[in-house]
Amino acid sequence: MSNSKQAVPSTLPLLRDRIDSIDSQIQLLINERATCAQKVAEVKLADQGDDAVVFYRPEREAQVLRKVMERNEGPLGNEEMAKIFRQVMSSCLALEKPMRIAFLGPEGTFTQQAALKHFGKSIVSAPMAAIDEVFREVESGAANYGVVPVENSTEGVVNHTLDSFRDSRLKICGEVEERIHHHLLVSPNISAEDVTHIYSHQQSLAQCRAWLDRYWPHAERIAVSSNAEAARLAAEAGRSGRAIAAIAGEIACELYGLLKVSSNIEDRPDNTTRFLIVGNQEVPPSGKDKTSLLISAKNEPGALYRLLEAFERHGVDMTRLETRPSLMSRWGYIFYIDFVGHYLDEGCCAVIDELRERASEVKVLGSYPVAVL
Ligand SMILES: C=C(O[C@@H]1C=C(C(=O)O)C=C[C@H]1O)C(=O)O
Repeated sequence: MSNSKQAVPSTLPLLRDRIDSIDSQIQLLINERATCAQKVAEVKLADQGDDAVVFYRPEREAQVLRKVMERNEGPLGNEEMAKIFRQVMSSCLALEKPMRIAFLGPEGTFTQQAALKHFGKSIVSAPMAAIDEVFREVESGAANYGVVPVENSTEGVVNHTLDSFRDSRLKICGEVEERIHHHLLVSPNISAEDVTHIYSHQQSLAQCRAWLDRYWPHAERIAVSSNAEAARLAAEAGRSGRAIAAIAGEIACELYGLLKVSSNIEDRPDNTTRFLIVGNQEVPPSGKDKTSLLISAKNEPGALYRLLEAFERHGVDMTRLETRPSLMSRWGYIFYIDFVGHYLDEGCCAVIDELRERASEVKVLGSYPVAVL
């Protein structure tokens, strides 16, 4: 084993020898870890049987990453170290069973970026044209899990995602937050000075409005179906010598071989989107969880108050309340509520039992680990 107490060599050759020695130890340990993961897969199969086996365990992965961050002593930062272990776990899980993950596409979207952040890069990611198609792909078993956007810190909730839970039996198995960094991108053989049109999704054009007004006031802004589509169009135009630019993220930049003219051009530096992981499994407690509910309130005075009062009385911290039309009656509404804790926790269980008495419908959409990365 490497002895970190040894005197650190001072010459480049000796330092590289030390790095080679450490790398060989790391490689042995990673393969030892992977062998353990393969044994875990055998135990899971023996315990659960071929048809019911669940290899991916969100609660355990969250616990592993939290431990990594808690014991980290640097110089690498906690998040950087967790990302390394994220990929190690992704590779180990792929040895147990390769995961097919459906996401809101096309290739290159922030949702794909979020899927790779949450599951690591050893997955098969499948782009879907719409959010309801992601749900259907998972419900049919064609994908193991799905990743969909649920809210953005600038634009608010994604209604299509909330509405998809009305009739779906899928459970929320996790969440991931992605800082949304927009970049101005052009094809490598295009000069930025020649750009006359800038393409992007309407939301992204809105999130970069002040920057565009200041630095690119004369460029015409063209809204397209997604940032990834904008990047594809910019790459395609570049091949025919047409000077258009795209506003898109890192993954689209890499995917379509574009160059960054300007980075992080979003007007709000804290611009963040939260994504949900949906699947066919209920997730056991991880020690730091949240729960999402869909509730239909009775159409009577004080109904919503009585629902919310139960949280306060049981000391359960409600973190989100969204309203959507129920579609059952003209002015009927359903409520989406997030709260801190797992539905199996004593206080949370008591609240849910009371809600079931006070509401016309209570659907537990899932309890899942609070986002780690
Ligand atoms: C090894 C396991 O299987 C998977 C891989 C994990 C890992 O590499 O740490 C953790 C959880 C599972 O998604 C396990 O369930 O412990």
